Amino acid sequence: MSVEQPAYATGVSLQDARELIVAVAAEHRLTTETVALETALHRVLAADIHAPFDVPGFANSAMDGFALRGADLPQSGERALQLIGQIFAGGDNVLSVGEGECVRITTGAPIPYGADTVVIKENVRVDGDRVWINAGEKPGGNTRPAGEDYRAGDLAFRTGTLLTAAQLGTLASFGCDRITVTRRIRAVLLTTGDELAAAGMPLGFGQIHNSNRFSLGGLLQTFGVDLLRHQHLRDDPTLLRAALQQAASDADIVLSSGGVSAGEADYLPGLLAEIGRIHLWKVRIKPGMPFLFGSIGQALIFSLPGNPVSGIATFLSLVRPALDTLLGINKSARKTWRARLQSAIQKRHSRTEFLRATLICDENGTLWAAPLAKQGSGMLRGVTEADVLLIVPEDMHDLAQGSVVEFLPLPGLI
Ligand SMILES: Nc1nc2c(c(=O)[nH]1)N[C@H]1C(S)=C(S)[C@@H](COP(=O)(O)OP(=O)(O)OC[C@H]3O[C@@H](n4cnc5c(N)ncnc54)[C@H](O)[C@@H]3O)O[C@H]1N2
Ligand code: MOO
Repeated sequence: MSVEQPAYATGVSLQDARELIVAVAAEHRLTTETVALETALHRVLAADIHAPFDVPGFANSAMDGFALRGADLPQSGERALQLIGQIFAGGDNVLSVGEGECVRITTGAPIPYGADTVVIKENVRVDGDRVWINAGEKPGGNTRPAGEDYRAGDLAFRTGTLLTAAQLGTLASFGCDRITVTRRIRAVLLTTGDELAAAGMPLGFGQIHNSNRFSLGGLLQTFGVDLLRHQHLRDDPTLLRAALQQAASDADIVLSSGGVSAGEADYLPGLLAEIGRIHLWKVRIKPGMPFLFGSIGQALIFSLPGNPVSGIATFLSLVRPALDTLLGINKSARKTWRARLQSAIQKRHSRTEFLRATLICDENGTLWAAPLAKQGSGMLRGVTEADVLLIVPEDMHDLAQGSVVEFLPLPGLI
């Protein structure tokens, strides 16, 4: 008699779970759209961007002062140059500087013909139309050549770049007012559980407030996901089935919390198997072990364990890589972070553990991680007070003080 194997991965390592999730998400890459630059912050470029022209487009002054020929700078003592005019940033007067002459100039104004050097106004003495320059100035100083930032044709950004404020500025400097990006991920958040009351509602016996609605909804919003709606559901398989089906037809991803473990009212795995497909259930991590991943039609379903810290840890470690993949974010955009343990830790189990910790950078530039006392998966306080989740690998049990450990930054750290 053969023992039937489940048709999905189970009891896998964090690494294998991530790889599986990313592989499935890669089949669901989102389409693109063209948007106004004003709305492009934190969007993901869907095409390479090359500089359309030299930036800056013309040689200009880096300082307020006087433009002159470097050859006219005195080798010793001081020398008077003839002031023949002025050019301000945005001015359209075309000036030419000859031998022994100079032009008053402001920061950003085009360097006049013939000039190649700017001497700052603090370093000169102006006497009517004579400008006295001291020895010691650098020929070519205080100027910004055309193309010093980007040369026409330079590859400025690759497809998959997550656009930050500085990058939007660069795109604007190229004259781009519309850009092609991956469309936003649409999500529905479902929280489940008879014991939950909305914040603001009175609590009955055995009830707690629904905090995951805000911590998971907040994470979705932090990472730019378009949260279509949140719905809270009682532990009723009929209601859950209908809500899952509706959410899957409305959204690209469905995030649910609770009902994935071994309890009598944990309906999510059975329902997902019935109306969709389970790809993965249970990962060798703590907290978050009962994490469930599957799909219904085109939608990806992430069912996170109900414990508040488990939800946050599985979101950051397993859902976020899927979001990156759906959006086509460059792998290089995600850095690996490490710190040294401020105190020794011991781990008795063989799962990867996410430990809540604060970060301190000492005067030598060493980053230290101090694990917090409150590590229970139901204790939001630990994650609220932490900067990072330390990732303690499966096979490490005794870590001495000073050991180097990888971490996931919690939103708000950077
Ligand atoms: N016999 C077993 N029991 C449990 C196991 C197991 O393997 N065998 N796994 C434990 C682990 S680990 C976790 S994590 C939890 C996950 O359980 P569920 O995902 O089924 O979640 P629930 O039972 O619905 O809730 C767990 C816990 O979290 C609270 N919760 C749920 N939703 C919310 C919310 N929206 N806001 C705030 N708090 C919420 C809920 O009240 C429970 O206290 O199962 C263990 N049990
Ligand atoms: O996997 Mo659970 O999240 O340890 O409490």
